[in-house]
Amino acid sequence: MSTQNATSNVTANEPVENLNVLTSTQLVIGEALNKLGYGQEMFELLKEPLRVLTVRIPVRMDDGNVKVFTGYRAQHNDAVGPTKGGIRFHPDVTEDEVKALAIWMSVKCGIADLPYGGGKGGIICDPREMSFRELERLCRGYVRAISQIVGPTKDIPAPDVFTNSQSMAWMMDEYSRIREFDAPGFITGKPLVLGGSQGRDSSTARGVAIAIQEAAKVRGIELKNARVVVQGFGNAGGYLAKFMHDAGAKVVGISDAYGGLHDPNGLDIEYLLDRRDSFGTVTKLYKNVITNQELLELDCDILVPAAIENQITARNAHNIKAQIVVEAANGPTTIEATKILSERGILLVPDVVANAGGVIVSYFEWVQNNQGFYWNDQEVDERLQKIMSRSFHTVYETSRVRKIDMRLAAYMVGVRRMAEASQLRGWV
Ligand SMILES: NC(=O)C1=CN([C@@H]2O[C@H](COP(=O)(O)OP(=O)(O)OC[C@H]3O[C@@H](n4cnc5c(N)ncnc54)[C@H](O)[C@@H]3O)[C@@H](O)[C@H]2O)C=CC1
Ligand SMILES: O=C(O)CCC(=O)C(=O)O
Repeated sequence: MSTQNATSNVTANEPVENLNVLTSTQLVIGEALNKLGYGQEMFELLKEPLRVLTVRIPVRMDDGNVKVFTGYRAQHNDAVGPTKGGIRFHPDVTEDEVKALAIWMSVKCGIADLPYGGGKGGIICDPREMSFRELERLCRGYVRAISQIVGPTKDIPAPDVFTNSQSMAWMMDEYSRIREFDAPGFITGKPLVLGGSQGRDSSTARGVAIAIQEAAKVRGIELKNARVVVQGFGNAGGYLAKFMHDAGAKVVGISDAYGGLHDPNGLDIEYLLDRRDSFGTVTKLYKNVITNQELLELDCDILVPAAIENQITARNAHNIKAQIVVEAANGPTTIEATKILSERGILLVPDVVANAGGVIVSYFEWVQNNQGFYWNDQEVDERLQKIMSRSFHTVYETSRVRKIDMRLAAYMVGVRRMAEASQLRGWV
C-alpha cells in the first residue's frame, strides 16, 4: 500500500466554494481514507465509479416527433456485492452528479452494512412536462439502453427524484421482456402487487424520522412541539412532514421547487398532502409563498433539507437557526457549510446516515423477491428501526471519539468495508 497522502490531487483550500458534488465528495473520501491509514492507490480506486455508461434514448413523443434524451448509469464499486441505487429524472442531471450519487450509495450501504456497492442513474429530462405515455416510453427506452450492465445480481435500480413505483413497474416489465423471465429482483420500489415491499414507499422518511429521534435524544430536544422545517414535499419530504406531525412536532415550514409555505403555529400537513400533485408540488396553489432560501433560514429547532443538492452553502450556513440539521436529500449541504454548521455547534446528520431508510427497505424488498416470501409491515419496520439506530450511533460515537463532524465520521465508517473488500480481491 502506498503511504502517499490520499488527497494529494484535489485542492483542499479552494478560495471559491466548491459546488461540484463529485470533487467535494472526493475530498471527504480522501480525508476518510487518510484517517483509516489507506494511501493514494485506494483513493485512486474509490474516487470515481468503476463504470459509467452514457446512453442516448430516442422517445416518440405524443406529437409524433422523436426526442432524444441523455441518461447515465454509474456503478461505483462492486467489491462487496452488486451495485444499488436510484434513478433520477431531472433537468439538472449531470454526469458528475450521477457519479457522486453512486459514491454516496456505496458509503450509505457500507454504514448500514448492506451487501451492496453503490450505483445511481439519471436522465436529463423534465417529467413534469411529459405525458404518462411519454414517461412510459422513456422508462422502457432507458432499460433497453442499460440492460447489459444491470440485473438482480449486477446492479439493482430504485426510485429517486421524479421517479416512483409506476416508473419501477414499467422498468421491471421491460427488463423481464428482454430477459424472457419474470425478474422482480431487478429493481426495487415496485408496487406491492408486482413484488414490492411493505413500507418501501415511506421508508426513506421513516429512516429520517428515526435519525431525527436519535439526534433529538443526544441533543436533549423534545420532539413534541419541536418546530420543524422541511424543504421538498415529495416522497422523502412529504412523508417526513407527516411523521413529524404525527410525533407531535410542529411543522412550521415546507417547500417544493416553486417556493415555500410558513406558519409559525404549524401547517396543516394532512391538507397539504391531500392537495399535492404527483411531483410533490403544492405551493403553486398559494399566493403568499416564501423562497426556498428564506425557508432554510426560518426560526426552527430541526431543519430537514429533502429536495436537491447544494442548498445549505457558505452563503447561508451562518443564518441557519435550527439546532439540528438532518439531511433527507442527497448532498444538500456543501463541505464548506458543513464546517460552518459544525463550528456553530449545530448537529448535522449527513445524508449517508439519515436517508438510508430507502435503500435499507429496498434491500429487504430484494431479499423478499429472492426468497419469494414476504414480510408484514411490522417486520419491515422493526428491522429498519434496528439498522437505522445502529448506524446513527456507530457514526455519532465515531464523530465524538475522533472529534470530527458526523459527515467525515460517516465516510470513515462507510468506506472501510469497501476498501477492505477491494484489498482482499487484490484490486489494490
Ligand atoms: N425516494 C427515495 O427513496 C430516496 C430519496 N432520497 C433523496 O431525497 C431527495 C428527494 O427525493 P424524493 O423525495 O424521492 O423526490 P420527489 O421527486 O418525490 O420529490 C422531490 C421534491 O423536491 C422538490 N424540488 C425539486 N427541485 C427543487 C428545487 N430546485 N428546489 C426546491 N425543491 C425542489 C420537488 O418539488 C418535490 O417536492 C433527493 O435528494 C433524493 O436523492 C434519498 C434516499 C432515498
Ligand atoms: O432504494 C434504493 O436502492 C436507492 C435509494 C437511493 O437512490 C438513495 O438512497 O439515494
